Order: sequence, then structure tokens, then C-alpha cells
Amino acid sequence: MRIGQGFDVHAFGEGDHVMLGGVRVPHERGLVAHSDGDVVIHALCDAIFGALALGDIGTHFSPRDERWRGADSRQFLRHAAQLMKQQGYRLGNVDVTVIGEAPKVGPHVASIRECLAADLGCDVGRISVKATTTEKLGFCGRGEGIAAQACALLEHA
Ligand SMILES: Nc1ccn([C@@H]2O[C@H](COP(=O)(O)O)[C@@H](O)[C@H]2O)c(=O)n1
Ligand SMILES: C[C@@]1(CO)OP(=O)(O)OP(=O)(O)OC[C@H]1O
Repeated sequence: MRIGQGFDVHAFGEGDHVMLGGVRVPHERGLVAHSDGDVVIHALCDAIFGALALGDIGTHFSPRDERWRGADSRQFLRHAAQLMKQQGYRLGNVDVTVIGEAPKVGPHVASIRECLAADLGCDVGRISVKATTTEKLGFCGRGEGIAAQACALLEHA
């Protein structure tokens, strides 16, 4: 078995939605990022890359590479899943926490879990997504940005 963890932050900016776990969530602000700024997928990719000791998301998808400008982060996750399989592992389970005051994630959790499970090629029961505020403290609490952390456990296939 292998275990990994990941963490990602993006600042709010212009826009009317945020991408969370591949799901478009309406919001009064967008996210500033090179790609689509999907903190859930970025944290989850880093958890998988970390479990495999294969660097991090920037190792595989450089923020200086124009190919990833505005990119759909789901392709990053599918790449991580492919590497996992190539290395002889399958997903045991993942647990993701979104950190921020808004948008509220609860109403979107079922869709996010379905989306992540589809890209990882696993049963949705292996994917946990939850959210917390920081009780209005810190940069997330002030509504300056949104964060996510993720853990992934990989099993020998
Ligand atoms: N962006 C968020 C933040 C929180 N939630 C849900 O609200 C619950 C209470 O949050 P606390 O930080 O006050 O513990 C939390 O357990 C989540 O269910 C959310 O959906 N979206
Ligand atoms: C995803 C990449 C590449 O487009 O850029 P961003 O969208 O800015 O996201 P970040 O979480 O900073 O990860 C680094 C890069 O790999």
C-alpha cells in the first residue's frame, strides 16, 4: 500500500463560477489560476503523485506551459490515474476536504464524487468529499480564496 496527501489554494478573482472536482459551481467570483483552478483536483493529483513518489502536479503540468492555460483539470486527474495503474496500483480510497466560506459545497458533493470516481475509474464509494469553513478566520475566512486538501490510499492491483 502507498499513501499520499495534497494541498492546493487558489485566490478568487473575476468570474461567475468555480470548478470543484470537475463540477461547475456558480459563485459570485471566479478563481485566478493558469488552468481552471480546480483546487479539489489539484490537491487530489498531488496526493496520488505523492503516494507514487512521482513529484507533484507542477512536475507533470508546468504552470509555464501554454498548453495548460485554462485547461480542464480533469485531464490532470486522468493522467494521475493512468500513472497509478502503470505502476501497478489501484485506488483504495480518497478523502478530500474543501476549505472556504463560500461557495457551499454540500449541494454539489454527490456530483463531485461521481465526477472524480469516473476519472479515477473506481466505485464512488471509495471517494469522500467534504467541506469546512475556517469560522471566518484567515484568507479563506476573509473570502480571499479557497483551499482543498486530499489524502489518497493506493493498493496493489
Ligand atoms: N464551503 C463550505 C463550508 C462548509 N460546508 C458545510 O457546512 C458545515 C459546517 O461548516 P463549519 O466550518 O461551520 O464546521 C460543514 O460540515 C459542511 O457540511 C459546505 O457545504 N461548504
Ligand atoms: C495546474 C497548474 C498547471 O496549469 O497550474 P495552476 O492552474 O495555476 O494550479 P496550481 O495548483 O498552482 O498547480 C500548478 C500547475 O501544475
